[in-house]
Amino acid sequence: MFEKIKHGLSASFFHQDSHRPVNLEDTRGVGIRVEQLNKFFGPNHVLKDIDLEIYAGETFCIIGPSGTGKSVLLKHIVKLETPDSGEIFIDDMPIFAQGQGAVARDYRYSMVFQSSALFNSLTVGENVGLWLREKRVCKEAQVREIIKQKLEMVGLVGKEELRTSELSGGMKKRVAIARSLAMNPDLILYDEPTAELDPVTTDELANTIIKLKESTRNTTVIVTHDLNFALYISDRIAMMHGGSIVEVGTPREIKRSENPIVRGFIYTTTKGIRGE
Ligand SMILES: Nc1ncnc2c1ncn2[C@@H]1O[C@H](COP(=O)(O)OP(=O)(O)OP(=O)(O)O)[C@@H](O)[C@H]1O
Repeated sequence: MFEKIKHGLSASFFHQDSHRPVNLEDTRGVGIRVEQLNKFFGPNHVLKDIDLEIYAGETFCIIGPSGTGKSVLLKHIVKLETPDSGEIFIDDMPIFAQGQGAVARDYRYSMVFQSSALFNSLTVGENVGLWLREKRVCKEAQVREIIKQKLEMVGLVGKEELRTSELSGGMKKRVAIARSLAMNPDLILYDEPTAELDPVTTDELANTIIKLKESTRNTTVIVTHDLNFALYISDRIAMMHGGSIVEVGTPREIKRSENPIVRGFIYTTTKGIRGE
């Protein structure tokens, strides 16, 4: 059963395109450039001429109201969706180009899904060690050491043997993050990490992500409609509205933006408390 779960299913949250041996020590942040990206679902024009640059090593949030295309954009970055036109470059290499110019990309990325997407039949430790065991990246003793270390990084020391069904929502999110960290990703993506979390757990999660950035060099991209969370943890923020990027800036610049759409979003999400 464990073998069945391990194979195939984990590909959606871990990825390495190249078939070179994995060197877990060798991590870096990757730069992402989105150029003129368009996506239609039938008549629904969901992404409209998206141009965006995310710098290597930064924590970048994509904010905006529900249904504006944030998750669809994130899915393009990890190739879970294909654009109708446009391209995404990671470290200047196109990720959708086919044929002669296509090169195997040598970077690792992982995604933390809104639902956490843990395997309930496995323990916390087995969830965290899934990719390492599937790829046979290192010996079992080292896998156990990495599991311990990653759980420590997210504040779950000694929880290896717990069943994921025994965990609270906030703990599940932490396990999902530890699982993503197990591969030492160059790029880590979060889809609505604070959804379903109470304010205290949200705050803890924000501090965990900030702390992780002190010990990793990766690029972090987060989709959220939680403005305060984004302002707290981001180096820069992009605001999406109606399938377009309407503003990009540092938290300070976003708070001071004169753009009426940004101001409206700040006003509604802070119930009228002005962002100074
Ligand atoms: N696979 C799909 N097929 C058809 N339409 C889709 C698909 N995925 C997303 N959409 C549509 O694309 C639009 C943008 O969805 P998306 O999930 O990106 O919104 P979002 O900004 O992330 O909002 P939320 O925070 O509510 O998830 C929505 O109208 C949605 O219904």
